[in-house]
Amino acid sequence: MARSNESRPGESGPGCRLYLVTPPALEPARFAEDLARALDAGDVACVQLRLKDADEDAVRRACDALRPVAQSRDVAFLLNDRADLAVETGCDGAHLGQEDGDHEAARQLLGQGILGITCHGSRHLAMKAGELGADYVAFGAFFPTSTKTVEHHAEVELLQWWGEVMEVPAVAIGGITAANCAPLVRAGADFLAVVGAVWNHPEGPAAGVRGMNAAIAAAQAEGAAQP
Ligand SMILES: Cc1ncc(COP(=O)(O)OP(=O)(O)O)c(N)n1
Ligand SMILES: Cc1nc(C(=O)O)sc1CCOP(=O)(O)O
Ligand SMILES: [Mg+2]
Repeated sequence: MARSNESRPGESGPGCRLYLVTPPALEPARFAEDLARALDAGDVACVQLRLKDADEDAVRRACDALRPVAQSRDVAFLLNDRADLAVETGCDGAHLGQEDGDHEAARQLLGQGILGITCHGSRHLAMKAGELGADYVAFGAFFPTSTKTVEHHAEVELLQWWGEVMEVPAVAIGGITAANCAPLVRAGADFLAVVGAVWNHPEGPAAGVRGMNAAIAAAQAEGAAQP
């Protein structure tokens, strides 16, 4: 179950937490049940609705079906690509890429809402995002992914550097699984964003959440035990 006294993206908090991005296509009523099971299986800080091929009406319907599932569990619900629609539909915020419009205008539009910005593997983009008031910066892709064709890659050292110089939380994304996430956690990622590791888990999304939570906890325990 999501724990309400812990961090959401944009807040600093204890250790690293899981951030779920939805599958690229979904049927809202059916997926609402999968989402509820996933969120009830363990600790999740945030859900991002990411439907790249859906029209605006379909995105609105998906928001209406899924937002309450997350928010009723005190899990932040963000919309991908559209700050305006995020505000209109009652989302907690938006995640924007480098091609997703004017970030400063989005910051104004969202007010106190959460703004996350993709920064690929770039220190420069991340500094710019931090300066304009992003609540988190997202780095990736760290590993090969079959969810999306990626043009940019990020190195683990970037997370370490970011954590040493900046307060703004860092989200790591791209091909992250329970088996490969330990170095990202130890390097200081505040959140791990995943699609396949949860929604394509062979034993179902609940097992995916449990597996990611266990891997994060093990990496943190290992890090704490280092002299
Ligand atoms: C948490 C998180 N990080 C990165 C992305 C990628 O955003 P973007 O570069 O805009 O690409 P699309 O998601 O729009 O294909 C993300 N969505 N979430
Ligand atoms: C949506 C997205 N953005 C990325 C980036 O690198 O910016 S990688 C990615 C897909 C993440 O899915 P999975 O966990 O299945 O690899
Ligand atoms: Mg985008």
